[in-house]
Amino acid sequence: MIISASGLRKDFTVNRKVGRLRRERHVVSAVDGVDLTVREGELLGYIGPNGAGKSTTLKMLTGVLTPSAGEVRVCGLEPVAKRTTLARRIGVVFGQRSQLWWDLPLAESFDLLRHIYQVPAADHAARLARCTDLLGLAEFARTPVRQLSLGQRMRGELTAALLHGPEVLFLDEPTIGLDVLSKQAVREFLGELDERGDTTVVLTTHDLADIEKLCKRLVVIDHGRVVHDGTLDALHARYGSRRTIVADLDADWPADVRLPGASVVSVEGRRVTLELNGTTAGEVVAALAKAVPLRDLSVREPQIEDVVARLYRRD
Ligand SMILES: Nc1ncnc2c1ncn2[C@@H]1O[C@H](COP(=O)(O)OP(=O)(O)OP(=O)(O)O)[C@@H](O)[C@H]1O
Repeated sequence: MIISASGLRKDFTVNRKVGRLRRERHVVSAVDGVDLTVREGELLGYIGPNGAGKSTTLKMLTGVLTPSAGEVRVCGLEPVAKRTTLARRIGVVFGQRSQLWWDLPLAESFDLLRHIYQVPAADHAARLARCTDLLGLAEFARTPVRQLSLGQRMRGELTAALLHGPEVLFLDEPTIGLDVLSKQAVREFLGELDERGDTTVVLTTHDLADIEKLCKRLVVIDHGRVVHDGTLDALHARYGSRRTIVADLDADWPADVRLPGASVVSVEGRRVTLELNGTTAGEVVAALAKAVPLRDLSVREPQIEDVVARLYRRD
């Protein structure tokens, strides 16, 4: 396992105002006993509502924050104690913090990083060429970083994080605030990185398309605890996401119809929405067609929006 954490905790002590003058010390358990293992080459989506503890976990995995308790190893190293050694083996993109030089063109930032990490010239050139190609960097490589759009800067940040050939890449909200095209470019790039399988990626995101397109495995955290670890399909199954059929009828819905394996979710005019309870769409459609004349019909797959909304509402 390239990442392993057990019983990982982080408590913050904060002073809260009580009444007008008094302050009380209060402990916030940002991460409350997380167990996590990530295999080499895996792309893991680490998701959860605001304040769930995602960034705090990432900070402990990258050696920025010292855990209050628990064991953690990344690339076999204890992140805080071996922070400098680990920095050569991981790449980090945290939305708020930049590793680029504000006044320098992107290309010069990349060159400086090559010297800092002492990357052999040929390796650097090959990695840079790949990122330039896949992330479309050429058109703004000579532009000072401060003049880049958020989407261009994020593409630069991703490149900067990968130029030293890290084994693990930590990404905290890499698509937040990006325009549609930049989001797509970043997503496709990460998809390609995942396919190559030589970099382990831990990705926190609130973007449902990121989750759906990229994350085969999802770890969901809430109130500092892991509440789900598995595939998106498993998440759908657990939260009872079902396929639905939306049918437009040529007659009013006869209220007494019983369809085995489906239940009526709503009837709006002559449009009826049915939820499938483990039966096939074919069986339900056949029964429906017998009961009432059909004009049009569509089958809707379980939507990630629904399951995540349900999960975040803690249904
Ligand atoms: N330095 C700090 N001092 C005190 N409390 C903190 C500190 N950092 C984080 N917290 C608290 O810890 C909890 C978890 O925060 P964290 O930033 O890890 O959540 P998150 O899942 O990354 O949220 P978001 O999706 O909003 O970025 C929150 O209640 C937050 O207020």
